[in-house]
Amino acid sequence: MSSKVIRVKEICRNIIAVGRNYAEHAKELGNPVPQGNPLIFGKPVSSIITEGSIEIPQGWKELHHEVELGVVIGKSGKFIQEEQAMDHVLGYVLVLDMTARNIQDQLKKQGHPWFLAKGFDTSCPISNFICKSAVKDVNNLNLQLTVNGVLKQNGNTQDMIFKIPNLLSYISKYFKLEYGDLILTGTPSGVSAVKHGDVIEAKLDDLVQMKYPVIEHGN
Ligand SMILES: O=C([O-])CC(=O)C(=O)O
Ligand SMILES: [Mg+2]
Repeated sequence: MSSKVIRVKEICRNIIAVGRNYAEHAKELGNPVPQGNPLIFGKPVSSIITEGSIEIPQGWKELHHEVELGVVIGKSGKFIQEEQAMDHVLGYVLVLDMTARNIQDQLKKQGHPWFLAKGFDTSCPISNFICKSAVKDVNNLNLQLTVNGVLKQNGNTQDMIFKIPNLLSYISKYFKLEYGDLILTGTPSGVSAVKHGDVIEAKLDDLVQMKYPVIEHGN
């Protein structure tokens, strides 16, 4: 195993996120579970932070945490076959897909993209990189998130509707995956709103943990 430190924020050139990949989360927001193909959307690379605070844009209400497993691509590929998909994985990060839920709801009603609600600065906090070889079974990883010490999300990657090989195969039909690209695999249930002064802590099994305070601009 290489001891080289991978800094995902420095190598990432594209973030592709999967939505409603856990049935319980789709249900808790009253959304249908995707049928056939995964639901995908983008977040800009500029939304990644590796330290500091999550900043709520002034006046925004209902900023939700979504803890997710992030897959970091190691080998480029287009039309990746499911059987080969894991060869394209370099490793993982724990990710928060921070989402301004009320803004997303408005955009949804108008038939507009979710970009603003999910792509603003600091909306993609990530953990340190975890090498693929450090993970025994990626389909059995516990995802936990607390706000001010209170457990809010407690899920497991075994409940993903579309598993990683399926996601990489589908996404790479349309987006050539390159070294450093980051795939967000969707959040389990338990999402809730955070406010100025809250502290979010999240962990992925016993592999990695992270802590991000939340501040609101203007406070
Ligand atoms: O906004 C949503 O609920 C979709 C999403 O990102 C997820 O399921 O992780
Ligand atoms: Mg999400």
